[in-house]
Amino acid sequence: ILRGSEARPHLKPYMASLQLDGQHVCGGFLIAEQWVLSAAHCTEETDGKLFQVLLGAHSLTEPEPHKRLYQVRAQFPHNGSNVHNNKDDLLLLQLEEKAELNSDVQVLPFQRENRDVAVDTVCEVAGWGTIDHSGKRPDKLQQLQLPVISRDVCNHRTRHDGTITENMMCTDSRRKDTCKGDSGGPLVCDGVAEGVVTAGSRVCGNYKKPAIYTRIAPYAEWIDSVMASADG
Ligand SMILES: CC(C)CC(=O)Nc1cccc(-c2cccc(CN)c2)c1
Repeated sequence: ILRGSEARPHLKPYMASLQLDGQHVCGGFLIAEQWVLSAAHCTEETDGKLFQVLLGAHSLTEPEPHKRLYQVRAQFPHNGSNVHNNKDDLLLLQLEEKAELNSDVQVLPFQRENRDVAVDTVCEVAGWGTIDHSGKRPDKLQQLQLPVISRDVCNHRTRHDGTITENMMCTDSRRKDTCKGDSGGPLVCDGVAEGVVTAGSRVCGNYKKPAIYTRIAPYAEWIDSVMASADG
């Protein structure tokens, strides 16, 4: 998160840190007791290894009352996801066991009605992604409020040039922006998860490259079917 601020500790109890060998790689969020939603492109550099999921955290390093690292039973990248574009960039992670819910660990509802969030709506994004152009990583969760911009503006020739589908949405990226390591986190508008951070053009803080999110509503049925199939 570039030019954000430290989040109020444990006020985003749905936030997850996807880790490999104790290192934060991507964000994610709890959508059910045993399920975390994130971005498929986060598995690009994992060489087939499963993530571990940190829940209940504000600091990545300090001991905290309800902080707990969960093993992952299975990972389900969306079939349409691929390394060449941002399409269907969703990843479902089934935890080895149901997460213990408490004041610091809570599920976040996601939008099921497939209708665009109104332009200029101010939404919130959070993550432990890089906080400056040198790639500095924060220890504590960062947050940012960003206004939704229209798909037409985001698709302008000088912006994302027609690559933003109806399953994606954008927020302004002048100065304040998402960045590496924020992928997979939720874009929360009026208390509901409307989008999942995707890397897009993999540049940060450039107003010519607005932040891109995978809209969740179009994938509600996919999410329900994966959870139903794996839960048995
Ligand atoms: C395995 C993955 C961590 C690889 C990856 O995602 N790299 C990477 C590099 C530079 C910027 C970004 C990035 C993320 C989220 C939002 C944005 C754009 N605002 C950029 C992402």
